[in-house]
Amino acid sequence: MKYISTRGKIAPVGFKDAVMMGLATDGGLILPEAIPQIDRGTLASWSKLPYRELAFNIISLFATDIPAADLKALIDRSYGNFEHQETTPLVKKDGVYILELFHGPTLAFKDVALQLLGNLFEYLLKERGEKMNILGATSGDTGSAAIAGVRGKENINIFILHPHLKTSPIQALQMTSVLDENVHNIAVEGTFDDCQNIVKTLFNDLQFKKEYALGAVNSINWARVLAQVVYYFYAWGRLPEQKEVIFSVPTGNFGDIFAGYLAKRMGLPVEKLLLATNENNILARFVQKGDYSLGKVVQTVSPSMDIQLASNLERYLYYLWDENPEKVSSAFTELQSTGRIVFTQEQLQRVQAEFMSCTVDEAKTLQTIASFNRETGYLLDPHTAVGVRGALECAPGHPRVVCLATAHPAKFGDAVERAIGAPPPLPPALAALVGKETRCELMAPDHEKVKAFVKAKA
Ligand SMILES: Cc1ncc(COP(=O)(O)O)c(C=O)c1O
Ligand SMILES: N[C@@H](CCOP(=O)(O)O)C(=O)O
Repeated sequence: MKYISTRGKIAPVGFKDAVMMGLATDGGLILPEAIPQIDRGTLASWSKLPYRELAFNIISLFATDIPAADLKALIDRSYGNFEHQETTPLVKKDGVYILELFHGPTLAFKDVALQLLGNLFEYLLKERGEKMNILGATSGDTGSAAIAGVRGKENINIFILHPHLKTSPIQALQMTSVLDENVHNIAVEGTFDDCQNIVKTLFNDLQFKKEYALGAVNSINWARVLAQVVYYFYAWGRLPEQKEVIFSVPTGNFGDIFAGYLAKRMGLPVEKLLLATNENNILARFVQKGDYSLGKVVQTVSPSMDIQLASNLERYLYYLWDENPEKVSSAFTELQSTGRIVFTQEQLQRVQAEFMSCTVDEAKTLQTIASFNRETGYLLDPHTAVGVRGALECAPGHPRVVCLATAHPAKFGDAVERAIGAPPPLPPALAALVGKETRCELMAPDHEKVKAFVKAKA
């Protein structure tokens, strides 16, 4: 399997090089040259496989330059760190299915991909005898999951940018209480979009990228998306009936839902992907009206989705525009100068054939946490609540709606307390963080400052 860029200006590379490249060197995002097709018979034979076996079957279709035994070992090591035997169990509550993606070390869905990516980096750096400086942006969850994924690994420094005071307090603690010498947290006086912009700017500085061997942990890295494809197949296989399904996905950077789109393109029977957003609803407007115009990031009770410029939309647009890299390049140039991308009616119809969308504001999010808890005894985190509310509003009574539960409620104690009148109990891993010493650099949203910091610490 070879990989290309959405902007069309890199020579095809293998999986290992794609992982190391992160952002493509032409500024685009990496995609496989062709999407493998899974026939109905194979799907059926995969439907009851344990998570790790399924992960191997799927990932090996894409990671064709890693020997099977090595890939198996990497997958086993990655999911051995999950506290639930099933890795991502599916439970049924109040007529919807909840796919629990928060049983990894940092209690968010990011662990599913970042445990694997951390191990992949370690494996590839050892093979190449190289070192790496990871540079990542987070609105709260990627950062701690990435740090947990590479902690204690040789030859890796990690620099994580988060928006100052805009994550939940526990999310900030999960990152800044890690005092290992190779872990560097930077609190940026700005939004997640500022953080992501700095990271992309520095990745596009090819000399700096090469000299400092920058590695990407955000979903700009192809391996992130790939690892997330697995749980869509897993959830489908765990349903009582293997028929068409709707996935409801709380969405910010469009990485998770893009993994669902890929699963659908591979042959998984997905009726629709339900894109649920908070008040930062640029993607919902895109799906509903073809209105993709940037607004200002607003702070919400689901802070990890406080994003306007969703980086993975570029991957989807590449397919929407019939794999035309020139069109992608010109649209993103247009976006930079005008703040919007314009779609035709025909393109909008194609978008709506695959996606539906829903905006869930703060009041509805808190009300959903409260009512779901009252009716089922199950506690949703605010991001998951956005997806569940979307499912209840957009697909009422549908027999197979799977809502992705992207984080543990205890990570967002304030919001949960506002919803149900009491904070959720802290699991031991989070309780242990309270009162711990922290380390973090406060910085203006200036890529030159971040660059200087990386140079000084690398
Ligand atoms: C808890 C949680 N839910 C949902 C999302 C949105 O996922 P994505 O950015 O892949 O759209 C995020 C951030 O990525 C998150 O941390
Ligand atoms: N919500 C994310 C934002 C970064 O998204 P990514 O999937 O591109 O890493 C977070 O929690 O950091």
